[in-house]
Amino acid sequence: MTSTQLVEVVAGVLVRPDGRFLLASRPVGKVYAGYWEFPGGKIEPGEAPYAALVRELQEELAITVTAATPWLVQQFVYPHAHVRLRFYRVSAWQGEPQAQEGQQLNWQTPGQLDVAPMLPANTPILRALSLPAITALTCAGELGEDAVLAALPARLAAGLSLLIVREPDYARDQLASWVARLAELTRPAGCRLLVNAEPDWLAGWPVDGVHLNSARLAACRQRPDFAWVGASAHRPEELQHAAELGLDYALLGHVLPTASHPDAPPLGWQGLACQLASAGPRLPVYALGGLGDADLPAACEAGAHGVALMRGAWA
Ligand SMILES: Nc1nc2c([nH]c(=O)n2[C@H]2C[C@H](O)[C@@H](COP(=O)(O)OP(=O)(O)OP(=O)(O)O)O2)c(=O)[nH]1
Repeated sequence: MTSTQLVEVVAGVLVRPDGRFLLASRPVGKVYAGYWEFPGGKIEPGEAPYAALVRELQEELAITVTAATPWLVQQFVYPHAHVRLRFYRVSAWQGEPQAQEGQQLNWQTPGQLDVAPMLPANTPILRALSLPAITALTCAGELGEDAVLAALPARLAAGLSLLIVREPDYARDQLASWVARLAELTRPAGCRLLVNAEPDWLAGWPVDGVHLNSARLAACRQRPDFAWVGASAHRPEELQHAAELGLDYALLGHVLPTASHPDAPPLGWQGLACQLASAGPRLPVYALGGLGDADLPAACEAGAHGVALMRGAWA
C-alpha cells in the first residue's frame, strides 16, 4: 500500500445516555497497536458506509447498531496510509459491547480523557465531543436584556455550556457591558461565552472565544487567537473554509423560516442534509434558524452536530 491510496474507514462513537463514549485500544498485530481509537475499520469494496459500520461493530464489539447518524469526516495521511474516516454517532445498539479481538474497552467523559495515546487523526474528534448538542444565541436587541437574563438560569441549569452573544445592532461599549452581565451568570456555571464581534474588540473581555459572522469568516485567513472560535455559514464552501482555518464549529442555516431572514427561503431539513453531505463536515455543524429544543433529533438525523437556538432559547 502507498500513502497516495485513499483508504475509506468508518468509525462509531458510541454515546451512552450519561454522555460517556466508548474507546477501544488497537490490538497487537495492527499498525499503531496499543493506540486508542473509536471502534470501526475499513469499508469493503462495494459496501455502503452505514453497512460497514454495522458490520465492524458487530465484529469488534458483538453489538447490533440500531440508531446511528453521520457526524464528522476527517482525512489524515499516516506513513502507512492516507485514510478518510467517516465518524458516526451511535446512540442505540443491542447487546453490551464486548471486546472480540483482544482490544481493551474504556468509557470516557468528553473533555476528560484519561487513556493514551490516541490515534493522531482523532484529536479534532475529541474536541468536537466536548461541544454540547444545544447552543444558544442571545437576541437582547429584540427581546430585551432582562428577558434573556430571566431565561438564562433555567438554560444553564439544563446544561447549556456554550452561549454565543449576537447583537448586531450594539455599539462596542454597549456590547461590552452586556457581555459583562452575561458573564456573571455563565462563568460560575462553567458555560463558555463567545461573542460575535470584531476579534480585536474582545481583548480583556471575560470571554472564551469569538464567533465570526459569514463576512468575517470570508475575510479570515488565519484562525483568531482564542481558545474557542466558531463561524456562521450558509454554504458548503463556507464550511470548508471554516474547517481549513481549524475552527471549532460552524452554524449553518437557516433551516426553518425565521424572523432573522424573512425574505430568504429556508433550507429545510432535506436542504440541510444535502449541504452537510456535500461538505462532508470536518467540523461540528449546528443547525440554525427557527429551531427549538425539540428539533435536535431531526438536526442529528440530517448530519448536524446539534441545534443553535435563538428566539427558541428564550421563550
Ligand atoms: N477504526 C478506527 N480507525 C481509525 C481511527 N482513527 C484513525 O486514524 N483510524 C485509522 C487507522 C487505520 O489506518 C484505519 C483503520 O484501519 P484498520 O486497520 O483498523 O481497519 P480494520 O479494522 O478493517 O482492520 P483490518 O481488518 O484491515 O486489519 O483508520 C478510529 O478512530 N477508528
